[in-house]
Amino acid sequence: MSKIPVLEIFGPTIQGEGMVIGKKTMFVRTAGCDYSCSWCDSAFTWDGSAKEEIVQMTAEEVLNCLQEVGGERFSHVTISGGNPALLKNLDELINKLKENAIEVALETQGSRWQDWFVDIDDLTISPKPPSSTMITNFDILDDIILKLKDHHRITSTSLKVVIFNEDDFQYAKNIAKRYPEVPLYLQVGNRDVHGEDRVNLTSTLLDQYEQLIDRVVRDEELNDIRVLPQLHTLVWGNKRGV
Ligand SMILES: C[S@@+](CC[C@H](N)C(=O)[O-])C[C@H]1O[C@@H](n2cnc3c(N)ncnc32)[C@H](O)[C@@H]1O
Ligand SMILES: Nc1nc2[nH]cc(C(=O)O)c2c(=O)[nH]1
Ligand code: SF4
Ligand SMILES: [Mg+2]
Repeated sequence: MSKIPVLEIFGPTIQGEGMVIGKKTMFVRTAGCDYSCSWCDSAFTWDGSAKEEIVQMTAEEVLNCLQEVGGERFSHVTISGGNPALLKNLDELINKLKENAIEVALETQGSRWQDWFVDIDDLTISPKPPSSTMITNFDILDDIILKLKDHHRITSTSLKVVIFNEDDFQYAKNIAKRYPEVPLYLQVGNRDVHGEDRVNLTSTLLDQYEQLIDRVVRDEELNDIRVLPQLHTLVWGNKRGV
């Protein structure tokens, strides 16, 4: 059996972002990313700071750990990272979860395709706007969306763009125009991913949420759109493992 580099297994908690926000779920966080976003809130998955915490696990070991941690209290697992789409062998875990009647969500940035994308129940693709300092390869992203369309998977897919500034907003508008058939979520960017004052952070994020809503409300092109905060950050601040 092949191994998966795992950094965190936690929950049950609620999905704090995007298309299934509020849903009770467990999380599996894989190590490694092909990006290095300037504002990444999970930089420990790729910057080496948590490399001693990475555990190489088989799919069966991940399932056992999920059951140890979550007991009978879950029927949904979200795989995030890092970029879990770097892992070709993740199909073994996805299949094992499905055999156990567990729904699977996955978070990725749309820089790599994997054939197992078509088996994901809630696939979130989060292309990165200019503030991240990453450059989107639109040939790859077009190809991913086309493949999902060809496999009739658009109803299980969403796009999510994190917004920090006006350039990011214009980037999101371009995404909306380019992929009109895919539901688009705008998410408030957290500028202070290391801050420990939850009350202060919450108040700042709610102000930014209001500003983002105002910006969307004023726009005449972005009408079919959803605007969300990171719910888990409002509730628990920058705490890990929630
Ligand atoms: C940590 S990433 C892991 C999955 C994948 N690498 C990706 O970026 O989509 C999970 C989600 O958190 C978002 N995110 C990361 N840092 C953030 C921040 N500072 N504020 C708001 N959202 C953030 C990402 O855009 C992505 O949608
Ligand atoms: N509750 C909760 N919701 C989340 N949605 C996306 C997350 C992520 O880091 O990928 C995340 C996370 O870390 N916690
Ligand atoms: S792609 Fe995701 S995990 Fe990778 S650096 Fe960007 S936000 Fe972080
Ligand atoms: Mg997160």
